[in-house]
Parts: sequence; C-alpha cells; structure tokens
Amino acid sequence: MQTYRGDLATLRRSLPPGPYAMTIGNFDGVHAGHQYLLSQLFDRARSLSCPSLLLTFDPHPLFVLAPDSSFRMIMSRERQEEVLGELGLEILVSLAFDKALAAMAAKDFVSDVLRPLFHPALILVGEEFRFGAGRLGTLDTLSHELSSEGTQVIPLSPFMEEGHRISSSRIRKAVDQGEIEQANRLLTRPLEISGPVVRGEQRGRLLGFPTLNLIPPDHRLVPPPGVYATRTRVEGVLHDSATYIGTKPTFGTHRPVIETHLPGFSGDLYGVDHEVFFYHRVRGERSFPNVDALKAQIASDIDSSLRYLHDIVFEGSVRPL
Ligand SMILES: Cc1cc2nc3c(=O)[nH]c(=O)nc-3n(C[C@H](O)[C@H](O)[C@H](O)COP(=O)(O)O)c2cc1C
Ligand SMILES: Nc1ncnc2c1ncn2[C@@H]1O[C@H](COP(=O)(O)OP(=O)(O)O)[C@@H](O)[C@H]1O
Repeated sequence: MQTYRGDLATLRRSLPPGPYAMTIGNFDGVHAGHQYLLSQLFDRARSLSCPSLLLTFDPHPLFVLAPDSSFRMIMSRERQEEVLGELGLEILVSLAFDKALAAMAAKDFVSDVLRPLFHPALILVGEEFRFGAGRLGTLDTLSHELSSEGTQVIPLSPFMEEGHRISSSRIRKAVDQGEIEQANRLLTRPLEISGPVVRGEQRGRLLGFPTLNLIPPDHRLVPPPGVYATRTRVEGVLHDSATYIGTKPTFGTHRPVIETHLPGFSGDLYGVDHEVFFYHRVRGERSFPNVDALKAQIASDIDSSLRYLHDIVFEGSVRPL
C-alpha cells in the first residue's frame, strides 16, 4: 500500500493523477462494515483496472468541528494503516483536515478536490454518506457534479449484524459498557492499546505482581476501570496476561493507568513498546481495606484471566491472536 499525506497543495504535487476507484471516510476501527465496503471496492477496482483508494482525513473532522467533545478514537493511525494494507488497499490518502476544508461547500469539494486530485472512475460510499460544509453534500451531489466525468457513484446499504448497523459508535458504546467480546466481534479483532512501558511507583513488585504501566493515549477509547483478561505482545512474544485499568483507589488518587501483569515472566521492560489486546472484563475497580486483601484479589484475577484465555473459543471471525 502506498500512503500519501498532507494538505491539498502537497497532494497535488505528490499523488499520481488517477483515475481511481475510491471511497471516502474515517474508517476508525476498520470494523466488519468497513471491511465489507472495502471488499466491494476492491472487486470493482479490479474490474475497472483502477487502483483502489481511500480518502481519509487527519485529524478526525470531529476534533476540528467539535474540539471540546469527548470523542475518542478506537484505533491508532499507525495500526489503522497496517490493517488497511493487510486487507489489500492499494492507496491511502490522508488529507490534512482544518477549518478551511470544513467550510468548503460540497460542490466546491467535488470541483476543487475530488475531480482534479483523483479523476474518480468510481466512488463507492455508504448510502448515508454526507460531506461538505454543514454536511449538505449527498450521493446526488456527487452524481450531479461528476456526471460529465462519467464517474460511477455507487451507494452501499449498511452492513447489519443482529438487526443493527455495524458502526464505530456502536463499538464505542460496547467498550464503554465493558462488553469487550461484542466490540471485538464487530471489529473482527481484539481491541488493542499500545505504547512504551513507563515507570510507576515501584509498588507492584513488592506486592508480588509487577506490572507494565501504559499511559492511556490522548483521545483514545479505553475500556472503563476494572480488570481485564488480555494478551500482551512484548519483544515479539505474545503472553497471556491480566490488565488493570484505573486510578488505584487503594493507594489514594492517581492518574489513570493501564497496568499489565505477565504471569511467569521476569525481566526489565522499561521503555520497551508493548501492545495490550483486550478480550474480557473480569470485574470492576475496587478499593481494598489492606494490601493483603488486594494481593489475594489480584491472584484470583490472574487465575480468572488465564482460565478465560485458555477456554477462549474461535468465535466468528475474531482471531484469538
Ligand atoms: C490484576 C490486577 C488487579 C488490580 N486491581 C486493583 C483494584 O481493584 N484496586 C486498586 O486500587 N488497585 C488494583 N490493582 C493495582 C495495584 O494497586 C497496582 O498494581 C499497584 O499499586 C502497583 O502500582 P505501580 O505499578 O505504580 O507500582 C490491580 C493490579 C493488578 C495487576
Ligand atoms: N511478570 C512481569 N509482569 C510485568 N512486568 C514485569 C514482570 N516481571 C518484571 N517486570 C518488570 O517490572 C516492572 C514493574 O514493576 P513494578 O514494581 O510494578 O514497577 P512500576 O511501578 O514501575 O510499574 C515492569 O515495568 C517490568 O519492567
């Protein structure tokens, strides 16, 4: 996959002129619905002998249009790019999104951006697709403005699961409710959060359960406080693990952390990158009256997590990793 990123001027210089078979959107999570749309796009791109292209925006338009909202991304940009490449997308275009682009009328977006930059042979988007200032542009706008180019504008009806549309907001809601299995099923892969191991208060090893501490990335969707059955990749090895998310109320107020214990592992991992894959919520966060009570609970949490991971069944298309 080739990635082109930047503002309009940069893309005008760098992106080969097309024509392309394209889609447009944020594709946060690259969930089952996105994957269905992409597979349709790839089929059509092949029959038109055009490269498949996804036009996406960075940052996510909501960060520009509603900067005060508590909107959180399901997936990091880096991981999104990897997954899109693995699925077979040929060209990813990440257009810098700013207030000027947000204010562009739908018609102008077609005539100044879509037509000259991509010469689209085909645009495939969900039937509810809206674009341009005030979200006033529709599929009809696309068809009308691009009719002279002979562009095929194709609406796709939403991909359903259990009678409901699969959507990024449905996945966010499932995660917020601790329904990790449901989120993973819609994503077709485990929810993941990664980052470097940072130093904590060095208390974990005294408790007998050292933990890899991860600072939650800004604007990222994080499951609610509690304990989770997870798998953790560190230095290329995947470990079954137990992860605590919270503010450690037993020890006073702390800023939220994501802490993972790898049973049976020993070694120094400060500064090393690690990826935590979430499978199941074991329990909620609690404050314990003393350290012994917390230790007993952590031992039982680790047991529950390992048992869950051992019994995990291959469900639908959720890869157990
Ligand atoms: C599986 C697991 C469950 C935990 N559950 C709780 C909890 O419910 N309440 C709490 O205050 N701390 C909980 N902890 C966090 C410990 O308080 C934390 O690991 C310890 O304070 C070490 O902190 P440090 O990494 O800064 O040294 C849990 C830790 C683990 C590994
Ligand atoms: N089994 C293990 N699981 C997690 N971390 C471990 C393990 N064994 C050793 N470590 C190391 O111990 C560190 C955590 O120890 P801990 O006392 O909890 O310190 P901190 O408060 O800095 O997290 C980790 O960052 C890692 O380098």
